[in-house]
Amino acid sequence: MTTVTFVLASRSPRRVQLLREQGYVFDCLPVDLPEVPGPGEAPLAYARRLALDKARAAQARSGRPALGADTDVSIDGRILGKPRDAEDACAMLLALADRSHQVISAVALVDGSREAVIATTTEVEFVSLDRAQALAYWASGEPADKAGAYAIQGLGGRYVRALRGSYSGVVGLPLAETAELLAQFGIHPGPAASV
Ligand SMILES: Cc1cn([C@H]2C[C@H](O)[C@@H](COP(=O)(O)OP(=O)(O)OP(=O)(O)O)O2)c(=O)[nH]c1=O
Repeated sequence: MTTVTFVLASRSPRRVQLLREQGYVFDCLPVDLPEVPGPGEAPLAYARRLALDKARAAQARSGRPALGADTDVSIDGRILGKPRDAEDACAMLLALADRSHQVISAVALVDGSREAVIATTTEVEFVSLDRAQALAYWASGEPADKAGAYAIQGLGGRYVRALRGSYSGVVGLPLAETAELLAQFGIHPGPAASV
């Protein structure tokens, strides 16, 4: 069987690692797009749009099948992307404290004129947190490039009391759904990792 390869339209080390661990063979082609929600744009529609725009841009530049993804935190219909600074991160973490929010991850695959997008929504419940804890967490450097200002796979894992949905989706790439999407386009892991 010939292995079809693709480009990953991402500079996220988490996405690269998750896909490599699954045995996929791909090249990275990060694209920089403005990540700003349109007026009244719902969190799910926003994540799907960005994933598709990232994949389209990488496909146009490479001429190869391209995978793009976007992860956002949503609380009360509000979209929390990456924090701008310490105050922004603190405000996000305090908004998440002691209640549940949703993490939306959208993944798009574009191959010529063929396009498909999937998305997962994962419910995450946080423990309570105070401002001093939020600021100390910010000082660790971990929240800076993470949607919602936390990383479930890192120090931020201690804030997660419960989760319902896709753990890998929270980290940035829902593995089961992404594998299904890639398979629809004839893309499978390398032979050594096909399980
Ligand atoms: C909630 C959460 C998010 N994140 C990360 C996943 C994404 O990398 C990031 C959200 O930003 P994204 O804009 O989705 O992705 P990115 O800018 O890191 O990478 P690219 O656009 O080049 O693909 O937050 C975690 O790593 N852990 C978490 O628990």
